Amino acid sequence: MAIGSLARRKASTILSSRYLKYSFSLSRGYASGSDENDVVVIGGGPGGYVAAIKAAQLGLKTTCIEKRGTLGGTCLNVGCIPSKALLHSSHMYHEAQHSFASHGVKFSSVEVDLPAMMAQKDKAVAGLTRGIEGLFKKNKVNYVKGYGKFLSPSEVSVDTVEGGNTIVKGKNIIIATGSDVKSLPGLTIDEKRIVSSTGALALTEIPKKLVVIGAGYIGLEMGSVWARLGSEVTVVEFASDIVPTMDGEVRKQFQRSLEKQKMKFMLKTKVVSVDTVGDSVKLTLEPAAGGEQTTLEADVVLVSAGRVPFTSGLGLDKIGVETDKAGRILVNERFASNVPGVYAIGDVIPGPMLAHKAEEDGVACVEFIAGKEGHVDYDLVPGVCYTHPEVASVGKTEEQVKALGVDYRVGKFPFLANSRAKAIDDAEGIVKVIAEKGTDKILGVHIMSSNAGELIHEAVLAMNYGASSEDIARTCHAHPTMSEALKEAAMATYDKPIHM
Ligand SMILES: Cc1cc2nc3c(=O)[nH]c(=O)nc-3n(C[C@H](O)[C@H](O)[C@H](O)COP(=O)(O)OP(=O)(O)OC[C@H]3O[C@@H](n4cnc5c(N)ncnc54)[C@H](O)[C@@H]3O)c2cc1C
Ligand SMILES: NC(=O)c1ccc[n+]([C@@H]2O[C@H](COP(=O)([O-])OP(=O)(O)OC[C@H]3O[C@@H](n4cnc5c(N)ncnc54)[C@H](O)[C@@H]3O)[C@@H](O)[C@H]2O)c1
Repeated sequence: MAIGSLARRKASTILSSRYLKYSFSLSRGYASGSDENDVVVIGGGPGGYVAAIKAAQLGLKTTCIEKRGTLGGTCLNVGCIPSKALLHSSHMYHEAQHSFASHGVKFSSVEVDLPAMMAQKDKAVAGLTRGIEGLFKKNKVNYVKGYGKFLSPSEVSVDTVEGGNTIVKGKNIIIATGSDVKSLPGLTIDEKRIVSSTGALALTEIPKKLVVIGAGYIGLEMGSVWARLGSEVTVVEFASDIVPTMDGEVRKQFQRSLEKQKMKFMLKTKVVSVDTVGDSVKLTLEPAAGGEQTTLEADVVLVSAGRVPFTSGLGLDKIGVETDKAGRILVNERFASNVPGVYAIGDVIPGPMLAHKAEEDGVACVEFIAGKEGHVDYDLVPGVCYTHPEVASVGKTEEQVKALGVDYRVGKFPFLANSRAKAIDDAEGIVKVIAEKGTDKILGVHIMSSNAGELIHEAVLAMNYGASSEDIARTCHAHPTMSEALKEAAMATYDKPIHM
């Protein structure tokens, strides 16, 4: 099947399962000339900048408004990119300390140069954010640096970073203002002792004791960074499990692996209060179900209990854009809000808060505006936790399949039986494939391994084309590769694996 036809098929079928709130709202068409834009995008994150570039590529006159002074949004400036830079640097330090000797590479000593590590992270961020400015120029996207607020559904007033004000007009306006950290009642984030992910990406000293509130993606990734660099890390989680959305069997192995890396977990535990006392922070905790209170001391507390949509100062009330109780902008299958000509994408609408999902939203949204078909299948958005090992997944967990009452089979393959993983002595982890029993159609794939975030895409592609586990198993995989573990797990789903 040609790619175009897959997109059309998906546009007509899968999108109908999204957050349908409004029936069709047609875009206002194209700008005829002068200073009016076809598309104005508020927010220059992965949703906004990608939408702006795609719109310009489709021949639409486009302006992107961004308040932070650099493009790339949360992801490039204070999210995905700096966190992955620190995860990589801290992993190298950890490997040098714990693994190099067994590979015959010896040092007399190894030490952390934190300012150099932070400088490497900042260099990566600066290069990438400047790169997007270059892409804007190349694609002729007009870039306005400043804070945008609606004057009307087709006019945005921008307080520019230079201190002036300008009005930007557009036939279609896309809100891509992203999300912000969710604070907790009675707690003030000072980004020094009580930090959000932004502060945790820029600590100037390695904390002796770090307490992380929330065992989600941010808590585990940033907890891993500082644990590798020497902090004693305790993660306090309200739910009974870490990353509650993960497949249960994989999550158990993942938690054991993090515990081996000396991260401590206090599950089913609620933070009652957090108080700064001199140079340290005191946390009062209580079992989630209620009971006796305990205390915990920390040098730094990371608040990573989720993120909330960011629409502050945008003037949504003024133009009547409807939001849900969580503050997320409600859109239809074309990303149109209830106000004609006003759209929303990315973290500010319901759905997974992920950069790649925001990008897909952005492309599909402008394709719809340009009168084409777009498609985003939220059921097939992969998720990756970039710890070591990484955990990546796509589709349904075993718990979800069970709850749906579907008859299913599970095929598993451990990396301990994978030749490449053994050759490089990095064999922790597993591949788990879940397929429908009657049809063998793959319903979910869950991978824990050092490079799970790369391996998962074979499964994402397969599932986008409705593949069976046998389709993957009968596809020739190069040897020796870690991808062969997915082939073997697929074999184990409908038949028997060879190497186990
Ligand atoms: C520490 C951390 C690590 C992460 N790691 C990953 C990861 O590895 N992979 C992944 O997929 N996701 C990751 N995420 C999530 C990812 O960053 C978000 O899902 C993604 O950035 C959302 O993109 P967006 O374009 O919707 O919003 P954002 O990236 O938040 O961008 C919105 C932009 O709009 C601007 N803005 C807001 N209001 C206005 C206004 N009124 N006028 C002008 N500009 C405005 C903001 O300044 C911001 O730059 C991470 C997040 C964090 C915090
Ligand atoms: N690798 C990635 O893709 C990546 C990395 C970082 C962030 N992100 C995105 O950023 C968003 C925010 O990440 P996050 O880790 O802050 O949120 P999250 O939703 O992933 O996890 C928050 C965790 O905090 C727990 N929690 C909530 N309130 C609590 C409380 N009062 N006490 C103790 N625990 C509490 C929740 O049960 C949950 O497990 C996520 O939606 C995620 O998709 C993605």
